[in-house]
Amino acid sequence: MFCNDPETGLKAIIAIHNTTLGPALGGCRMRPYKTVDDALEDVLRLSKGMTYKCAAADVDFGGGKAVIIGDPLSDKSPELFRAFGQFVESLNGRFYTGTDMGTTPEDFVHALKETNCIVGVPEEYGGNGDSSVPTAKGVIYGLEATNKMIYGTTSLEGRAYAIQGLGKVGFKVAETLLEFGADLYVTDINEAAVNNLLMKAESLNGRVRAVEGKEIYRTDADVFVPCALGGVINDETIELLRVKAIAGSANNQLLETRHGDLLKEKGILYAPDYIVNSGGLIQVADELYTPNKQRVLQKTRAIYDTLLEIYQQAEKRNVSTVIAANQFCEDRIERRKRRNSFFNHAKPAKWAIRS
Ligand SMILES: NC(=O)C1=CN([C@@H]2O[C@H](COP(=O)(O)OP(=O)(O)OC[C@H]3O[C@@H](n4cnc5c(N)ncnc54)[C@H](O)[C@@H]3O)[C@@H](O)[C@H]2O)C=CC1
Ligand SMILES: O=C(O)CCC(=O)C(=O)O
Repeated sequence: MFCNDPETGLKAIIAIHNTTLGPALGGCRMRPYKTVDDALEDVLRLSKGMTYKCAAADVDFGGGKAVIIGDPLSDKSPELFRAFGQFVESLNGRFYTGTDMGTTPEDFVHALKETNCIVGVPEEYGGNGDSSVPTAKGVIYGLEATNKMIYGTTSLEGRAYAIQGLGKVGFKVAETLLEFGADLYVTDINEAAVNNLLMKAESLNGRVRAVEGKEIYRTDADVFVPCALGGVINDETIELLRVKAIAGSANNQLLETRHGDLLKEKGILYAPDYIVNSGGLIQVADELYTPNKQRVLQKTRAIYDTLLEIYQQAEKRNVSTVIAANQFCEDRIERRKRRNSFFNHAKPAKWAIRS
């Protein structure tokens, strides 16, 4: 759905990819896309990723996502987010949304005035709070599973991690890694974010080296942790990477599925993004029922087991971890499709979705 509101300057696209598992759920990204086609391509790819993420995390939602075309630093206003909320409301419960790159829980407090189909809102507004908190936790579980697979131990200490993007998720991941005694290489186009982390590192006695742009692909780190844009794993960067593994929060890290095979050939273990970064989804899905922090934590911890299972399946079948993960999710969706045609869900589930 293309959303245009000249009065507030809102230009947005909402994409619903698949609703086999339930109503579509996915965050809303704000970026100054150069063209509408760029925005369309991004939202379509992201919404497909959400279908797989929901299946992997075993939540009863389908894949959807939204993008707002605009600069998050200069184009935001309460009215713009209210207008966006009205478009979401017009979908009548088919699509639930919240934060992503470039948006914050506070932005969606405005949208919440127009629709109940908003998630990831602050606790004082009845939500579970910032979804980047469990996302970052999930990345840490993903890194532990990855280390277990490579080194036989979950320990994060004493290894080096190259983090791209120090935003809501990347910064929290960096802080936790420093607390665990890891070494970091970091980069962000936002200088303030890098400086904040350097200050944090000083207070924790941690070792952080800031690098610029493409240098992040060339470090001697053990693991590359992409926490900014998608498409960063491509022909050019695979040539540069010297890490043993890739595990981070960015959505759609691989430019194409075949890049999963290239990583396998090069001996780089790839943690499928939609498994590693599903902590936020788990929390916002939970928010739509009766929120329960213990349940969120438990399901986020399961990222460790799911990822190890995918690594093992990929090894057994001699396929890339992406192929193994996609198959795992497609099987789940297929199984549900068969049940859907049998039951028509005349009654809401016991833990009914917020109206
Ligand atoms: N927030 C969440 O809970 C979730 C986020 N993700 C994904 O994780 C990634 C990060 O999300 P957030 O931290 O929420 O976004 P954010 O907008 O808070 O942070 C992104 C950071 O990346 C930086 N950045 C942008 N382009 C860059 C580049 N070329 N090189 C280096 N840094 C660059 C930005 O300056 C910013 O500091 C995105 O791909 C998002 O889709 C996935 C699942 C959930
Ligand atoms: O984090 C959210 O608000 C929803 C989940 C999502 O959009 C994502 O995992 O990419």
